[in-house]
Amino acid sequence: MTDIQKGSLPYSLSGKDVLGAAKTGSGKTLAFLIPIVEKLYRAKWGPMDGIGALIISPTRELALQIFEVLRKIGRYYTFSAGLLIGGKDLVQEQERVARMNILVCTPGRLLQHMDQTPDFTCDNLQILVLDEADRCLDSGFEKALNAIIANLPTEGRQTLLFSATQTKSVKDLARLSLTDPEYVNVHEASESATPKSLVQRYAVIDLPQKLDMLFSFLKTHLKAKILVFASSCKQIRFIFETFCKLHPGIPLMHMHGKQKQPKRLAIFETFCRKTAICLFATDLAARGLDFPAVDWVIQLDCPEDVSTYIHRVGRTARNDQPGNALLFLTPSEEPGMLEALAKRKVQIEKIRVNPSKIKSVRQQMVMFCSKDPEIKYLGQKAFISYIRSVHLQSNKEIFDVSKIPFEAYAESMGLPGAPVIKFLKKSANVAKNAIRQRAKDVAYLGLDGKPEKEESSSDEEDDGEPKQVAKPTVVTKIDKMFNAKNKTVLSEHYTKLRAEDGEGSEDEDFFGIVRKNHDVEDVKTAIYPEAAPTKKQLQKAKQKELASRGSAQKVEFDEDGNPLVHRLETLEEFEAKGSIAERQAEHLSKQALGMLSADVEDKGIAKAKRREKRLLAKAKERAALAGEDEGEGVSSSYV
Ligand SMILES: Nc1ncnc2c1ncn2[C@@H]1O[C@H](COP(=O)(O)OP(=O)(O)OP(=O)(O)O)[C@@H](O)[C@H]1O
Repeated sequence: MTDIQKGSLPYSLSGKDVLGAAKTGSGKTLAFLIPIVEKLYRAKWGPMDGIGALIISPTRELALQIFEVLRKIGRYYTFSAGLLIGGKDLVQEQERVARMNILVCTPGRLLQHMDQTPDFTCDNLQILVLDEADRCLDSGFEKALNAIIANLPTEGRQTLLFSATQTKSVKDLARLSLTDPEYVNVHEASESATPKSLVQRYAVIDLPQKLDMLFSFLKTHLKAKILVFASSCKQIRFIFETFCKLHPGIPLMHMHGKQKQPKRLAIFETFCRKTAICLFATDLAARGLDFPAVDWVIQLDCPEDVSTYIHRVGRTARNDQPGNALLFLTPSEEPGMLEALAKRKVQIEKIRVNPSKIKSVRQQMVMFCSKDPEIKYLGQKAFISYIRSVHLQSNKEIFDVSKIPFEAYAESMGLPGAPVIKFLKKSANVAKNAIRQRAKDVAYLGLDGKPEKEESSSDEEDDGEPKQVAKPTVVTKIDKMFNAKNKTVLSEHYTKLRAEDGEGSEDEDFFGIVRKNHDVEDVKTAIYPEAAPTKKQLQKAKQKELASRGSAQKVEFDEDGNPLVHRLETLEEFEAKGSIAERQAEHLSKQALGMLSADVEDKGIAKAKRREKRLLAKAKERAALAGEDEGEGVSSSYV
């Protein structure tokens, strides 16, 4: 028996309410399943007694996993058990659910049955279990859980709450009407909140380098079983789609809440079976899932809190097996996150990333986005969802949107510039409007009774700044597009890429600093000659050099191999045609317009494809409805 089983079973088997806490992968599932089957067995529970035990889990995958363990241990009992999770046929479940003795369910689906299944009742309930109790009780499930609890008897019911990050909140416990519960925390005195066999490290890395770093990591761990967490479904999809195209040399899968249930389950099962594979997942896979032999848990994005960190890394090093965890932190996240981890006794070591080992995937990302509008669209969505996830985090000491290098991050994803973030604009507008309103109030009070004219709200919406002149102007869609920030994005983007390729300023800075540190004197003489030439002198020297090159020629060959010589313009001839600055600006705006129309075209294609997909899905749905009599079986079985 594991520590939590030894510690909690004496209480739970004697009918007491238990709050069980133990590290991830320490056998909590059996700690609540054993008392269930024992209690019902002792009570000689039969088919006519109805639902005797309810096990509530926050995710479908975890519910399925618990159900499978229940099936294994319940082989010698005669109870009936059912799995109630979303994504299955409700009607078929309704026919059988009233005959079940033990139900493993997600809160939403259970509530649906409580509301919609006429003969569904839990009046005889003996044991209620909340696995991942803190998650079940948090704000995400608050309404559903309150409604469920309202449908359960309080008298004679035993309640068991289990989690690696247990709640002790009096409010939560009061909601569940626990009676004098036993708090069993077997690892409370332990030096670390995570398993001993888990090696935890973190690397500080700028946001735009994360994908390069992840790709380089995968390339060097081709034989490992890896689980990568990111903060949103869209990010997971974008990373999965682009990394598949990059062919890192390890099988890739992805799992998130927007996938259909059968697909999610198939992925879950495949990931369990394989030994060398990488699964990109949202926090859907963070809690409770017992994937066997995961070698690495990578947290690409900082977890929202330490509990999430503990559950994510808990997918490896389970049941005393070895495991590794690597957390990517941006420089602004580092201090706050480290402090929070230290407070919760999480021991983590900093590692330095060797820049020479990082392979850049930026060029490929640009190529994927420019060739495939769907990838670009997905990238833009992923970008926005990442910014939103940071924006919505409550811990502002760790998560600060203003520290995000928007353009550089978008570039790293291959996007032609950072997409416009409406919600940031909105909240900035709210703040600005508040300031403006206050200023207006003050001005109003200070003036001699003349009421000020209201600013039009459409102006505020436009760019968040008050308009200087109230002159009515007609702004066409083309004007708006032309004024949009993205209009020069691609040219900016390529300019930057070119700068990196050539005498890149990054390299110069990098080497400059290193040399300065080693030998300041040398650097001074090398970089700054005694009298630096003036701008005029430099211009003259450049003109002289160009003149000395003579007129340039370009040679091409026709089909018979005869040379065709084209003479290129000299600088004077070129300048004679008009101001270089003006012509440059003209060229740039032409390019920008070209990009804009390409972008509009891309969007049109993406929209058409989405529509086509929707229609296809609808057609499939209709076809499925037509032949429904072959529908899926209810996920229930007799144990
Ligand atoms: N008594 C036991 N002896 C040997 N192995 C056990 C025992 N109890 C549980 N295990 C194994 O330990 C592994 C982890 O168990 P389980 O999934 O219950 O952990 P957990 O504490 O619920 O983890 P988490 O906090 O991540 O949900 C499982 O593979 C399970 O089969």
